[in-house]
Amino acid sequence: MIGRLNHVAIAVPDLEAACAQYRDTLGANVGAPQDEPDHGVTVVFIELPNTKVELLYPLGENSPIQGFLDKNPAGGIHHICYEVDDILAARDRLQASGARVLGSGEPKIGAHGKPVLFLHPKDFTGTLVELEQI
Ligand SMILES: C[C@@H](C(=O)O)C(=O)SCCNC(=O)CCNC(=O)[C@H](O)C(C)(C)COP(=O)(O)OP(=O)(O)OC[C@H]1O[C@@H](n2cnc3c(N)ncnc32)[C@H](O)[C@@H]1OP(=O)(O)O
Ligand SMILES: [Co+2]
Repeated sequence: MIGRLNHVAIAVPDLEAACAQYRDTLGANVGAPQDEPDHGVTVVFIELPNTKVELLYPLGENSPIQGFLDKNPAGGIHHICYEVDDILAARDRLQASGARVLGSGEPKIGAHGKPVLFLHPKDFTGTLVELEQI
């Protein structure tokens, strides 16, 4: 059911510093910060030849990454995003297997303009999983 790895997301306490490190120290192709108010984050995409890295920084009062950064003040890997062909079919199959789909259960439009859903980290070996319909 899951396809390609779309991105690995890293929550960071200092977005400018993280961008500078990826751009100047690691020599990566770092995009511009993009506010995603529906998701409570500012994102920066880093294009790699085979996938992307998504830097995440909290946006607004109730950011879903604030608790993670409180527990991991230096930042850390926050989620992994897999591509699926049919996100509603994927959701129904996962819910039938007992996995918890986060939020309302309805896909939201993600940072690439495509529908996304999140699955509870406790149901996937401690890893928050994002699904993106491609
Ligand atoms: C724009 C977009 C895109 O790519 O298009 C994005 O990615 S937006 C990316 C941001 N959006 C999201 O993350 C949306 C989905 N996330 C959420 O709904 C939330 O962040 C939750 C995953 C439910 C976590 O909620 P909350 O921070 O309130 O934590 P909590 O204290 O209830 O956490 C319950 C347990 O899960 C653990 N936990 C929390 N976040 C975790 C993470 N990212 N990875 C692994 N474990 C995690 C906590 O340590 C805790 O474990 P213990 O009980 O053992 O201590
Ligand atoms: Co993401």
